[in-house]
Amino acid sequence: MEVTEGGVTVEVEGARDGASEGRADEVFYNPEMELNRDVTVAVLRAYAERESRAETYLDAMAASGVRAARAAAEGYDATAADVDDDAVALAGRNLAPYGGEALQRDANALLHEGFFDVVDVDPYGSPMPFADAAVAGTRNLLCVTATDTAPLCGAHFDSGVRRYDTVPRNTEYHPEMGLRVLIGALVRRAASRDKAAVPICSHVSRHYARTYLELEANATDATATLEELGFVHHCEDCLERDHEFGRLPDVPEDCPHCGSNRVLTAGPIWLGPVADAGFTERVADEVTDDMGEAARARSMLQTVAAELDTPTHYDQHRLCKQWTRPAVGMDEFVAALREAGFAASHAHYSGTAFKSDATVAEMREATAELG
Ligand SMILES: C[S@@+](CC[C@H](N)C(=O)[O-])C[C@H]1O[C@@H](n2cnc3c(N)ncnc32)[C@H](O)[C@@H]1O
Repeated sequence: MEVTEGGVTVEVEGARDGASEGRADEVFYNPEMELNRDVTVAVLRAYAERESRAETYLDAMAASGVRAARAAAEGYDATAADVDDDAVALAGRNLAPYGGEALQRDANALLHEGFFDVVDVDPYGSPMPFADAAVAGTRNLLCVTATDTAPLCGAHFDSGVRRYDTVPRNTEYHPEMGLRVLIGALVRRAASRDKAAVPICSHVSRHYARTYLELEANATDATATLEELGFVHHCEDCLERDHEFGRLPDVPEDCPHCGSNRVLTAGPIWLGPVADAGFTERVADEVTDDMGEAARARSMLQTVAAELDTPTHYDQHRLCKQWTRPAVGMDEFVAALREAGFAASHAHYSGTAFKSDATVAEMREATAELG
């Protein structure tokens, strides 16, 4: 069957009501990822203005080639690579009207052979088996999706430790934990090759984390990115959390806020900004109405651009349950925090999540009159 995304028409297999990865003989196409691809196109448009030398684009795991075809339609010199021969044949047909080529290659081999300006790594599950090659073979912008959300956020602790070489913790701020575990691991992998990787746009959903890392081949800058890594200490009783930058954690024995001994430490994870606000606003401006998920993409990107950099978020419903008081509207809650003098913002991955520099005790007091 044919599908049209953002003005690009491609042939796909079995995309009736969800991902086609359920059938082993079908080339993967996931209509649920259209938002992810719409954002990719908007990022590619904004990035072409930021870095005029960026011309070549590789989807290193292309499947149907839809993402590469959309990049080609934007004027990028696009390559769709995949190990699967059916995928390569389909991607070749899909790319033909827009230019670009399809290659049957293993991503790790291809990326160790030469450079592409922009590289997309969009595997099943974790991108880490491809991270080293991706860092080696990317000149400017590395776009990465991870769908293994359980290991990333510490719900599958051992596989999270193995894959991401860190200690992920299963907290109520899953999306933030997962994204920061992913970015932290990629930044360290880039630094091992004397490359600085800086996230310029990122977003998370229940099913995946996605980040866009700008790479710079400079050992001093690479060391500087490592300064943005550190640890989060989380109290399971009073829900307070603290973070510290650095290479070794100063793990508190008891919670400094309530004295509980149920304190979890996560890290090293990325504690710096997950997006460049100005760039992300430009990405939001590049979303066009011919995109199937235009409204969601714009609204999500605007929220990302305005989001605080704090490495954890809170869920208002979870806090209100703890405080035995009814939850209120998020705008009202965030406004009350700001009126009390704290920084506060919405979070893009959940309607009940917010970010603030206030402690839990300060939030409780600042919002006591609501509801
Ligand atoms: C999630 S799909 C890619 C979806 C595609 N990027 C899109 O936007 O629709 C993952 C693809 O990775 C391919 N793949 C798995 N291992 C690979 C490898 N080592 N090198 C290249 N492709 C690989 C699979 O054949 C599959 O088509």
